[in-house]
Amino acid sequence: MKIIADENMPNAQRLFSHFGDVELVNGRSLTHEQVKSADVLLVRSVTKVTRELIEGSSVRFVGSATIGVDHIDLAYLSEHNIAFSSAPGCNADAVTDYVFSGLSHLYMTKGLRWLSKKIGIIGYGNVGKKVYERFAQLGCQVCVYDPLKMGSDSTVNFVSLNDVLACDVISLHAPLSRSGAYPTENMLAERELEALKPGVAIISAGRGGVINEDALIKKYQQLKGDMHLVLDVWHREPVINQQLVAIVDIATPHIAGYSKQGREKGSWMVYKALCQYLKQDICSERKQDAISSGAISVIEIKGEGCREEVLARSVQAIYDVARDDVRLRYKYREDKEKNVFDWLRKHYVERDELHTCFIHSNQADLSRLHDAIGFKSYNK
Ligand SMILES: NC(=O)c1ccc[n+]([C@@H]2O[C@H](COP(=O)([O-])OP(=O)(O)OC[C@H]3O[C@@H](n4cnc5c(N)ncnc54)[C@H](O)[C@@H]3O)[C@@H](O)[C@H]2O)c1
Ligand SMILES: O=C(O)[C@H](O)[C@H](O)COP(=O)(O)O
Repeated sequence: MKIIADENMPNAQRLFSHFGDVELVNGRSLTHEQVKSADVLLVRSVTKVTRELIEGSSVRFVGSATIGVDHIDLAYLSEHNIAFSSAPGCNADAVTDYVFSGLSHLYMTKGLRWLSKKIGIIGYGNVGKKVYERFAQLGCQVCVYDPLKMGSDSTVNFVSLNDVLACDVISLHAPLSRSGAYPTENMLAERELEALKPGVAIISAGRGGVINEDALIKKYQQLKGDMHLVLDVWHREPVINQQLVAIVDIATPHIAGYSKQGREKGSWMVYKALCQYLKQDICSERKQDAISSGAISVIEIKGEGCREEVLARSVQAIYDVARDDVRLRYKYREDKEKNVFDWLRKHYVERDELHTCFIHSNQADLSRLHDAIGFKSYNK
């Protein structure tokens, strides 16, 4: 069996080589020629799995080690009886950590007291739900817009899009879609952004095409820069709008989901799906090696300062989103000719998820706060 796998898929050789020959490839530039003799194709979000790529090939199974599936022509795969599996929720913790690291940065640099703000979320799927729950457990006033889930759970504060757009902090977690009753492409354009108020913080870690970048720049200018922006995803990746980069607080190269554990979980979920497709037993011993523990196991915390500061210190000890922003700005300045965006993603400096670390404190309220934001904690 021939397996083509994206070179950025962690553990690909280790997990898949007993099925057959694994060839690692650059997913962004993958061609039909490379794919045509493969039986199994394992991709990430940068490979457009279209008719052009796989028609006439021997591919019978496509796996994507990602949450998003907007790069896959699902209708084509199903019409041609090609099995497909993605990795729903694999990096939901990573993206949620990214959101709180972004807010921690806004507190540490600009004093944003986000815990007392009104929080609005767009999309209540695997990511949006986690983000919502962490805010709710932190005691924040939080609401969510998801027209497809509206009313599905009476304990959740579902609201209209306008209500979310009137919030102080807005976190975007909708998929990119071009059809259906509620397509998201360009869903936040000039008219919708009108509703934003001065001082709003926007965190965009879903897909780039959901927010109209020109309209966002215009709104920023209208508000005379009184806006906080944390952007991980961009309209024309891997090319990014440098005018936008120049005005945002945090610019990162689509790495919100790039925790070590999140990327490993993606590979593991696709491995399990392929075992199922091939009717082979899942080798659960492999899982122990497949998902790493964190590099820092315990943080001892005294808890001086306001709650945002206490949280920022511990969140940033595990993941400070500013490091990815600094790296991006530095690389774009130094290497203008190269594909900096993909280089940064390929050479990503590993980070762990918050839950891999215990918080040790002698104050019960600090433990609760840290549990709520995603750590594990225990009292002395
Ligand atoms: N930046 C990253 O690294 C990164 C990592 C993971 C996921 N993502 C993106 O985030 C998206 C969300 O992830 P997820 O795991 O929560 O996906 P999911 O499929 O579990 O949930 C998506 C949710 O969005 C809702 N939705 C659909 N159309 C909507 C609309 N018009 N308005 C509001 N909500 C709408 C759906 O009903 C669903 O509840 C993914 O599709 C992916 O594109 C980005
Ligand atoms: O949809 C996802 O899971 C994320 O966007 C994913 O982390 C993107 O990473 P990529 O597949 O491009 O390496």
